[in-house]
Amino acid sequence: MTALTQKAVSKKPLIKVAVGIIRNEFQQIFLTRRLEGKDFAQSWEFPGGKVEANESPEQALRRELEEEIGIMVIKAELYERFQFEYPKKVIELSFYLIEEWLNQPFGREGQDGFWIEQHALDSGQFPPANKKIIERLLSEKLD
Ligand SMILES: Nc1nc2c([nH]c(=O)n2[C@H]2C[C@H](O)[C@@H](COP(=O)(O)OP(=O)(O)OP(=O)(O)O)O2)c(=O)[nH]1
Ligand SMILES: [Mg+2]
Repeated sequence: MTALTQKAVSKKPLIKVAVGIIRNEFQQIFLTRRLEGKDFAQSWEFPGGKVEANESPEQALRRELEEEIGIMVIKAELYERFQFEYPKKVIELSFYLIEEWLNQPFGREGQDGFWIEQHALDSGQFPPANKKIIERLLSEKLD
């Protein structure tokens, strides 16, 4: 790689994002649909958002899930963390598995929210960064 390309790559901002894989006792996962006007509008997403300065990913997760879907997380377990390079930014995604929470999740910001069977997840509906995690969830042997 030339020095010039190297420089261009390293100049992309790194954005930390924390999201929740919220799973109920029926092995269904709660997803939301990204609103019009956002990047990846209309695509499915795990609820969550950007980690703010002076916040840990887990603190961001708790704040975002309260703001976006009205739940209070009781227990969150880090499921996977990786970086993914988009054309203009690199995101570091922390995925947390959440099986204990308070309140019924709903799209509190006007976005659609729905439960889907874990085995029916479709990576084509998510932003490209989610491919690996959807494959992992699909390959899990469920009880
Ligand atoms: N929430 C969420 N964001 C994702 C997923 N996959 C993925 O590539 N992203 C990207 C989209 C965004 O570029 C970035 C940040 O997510 P976000 O738009 O939810 O951030 P936020 O809630 O803080 O929203 P905002 O204040 O910027 O509007 O992460 C995912 O499964 N869930
Ligand atoms: Mg968000």
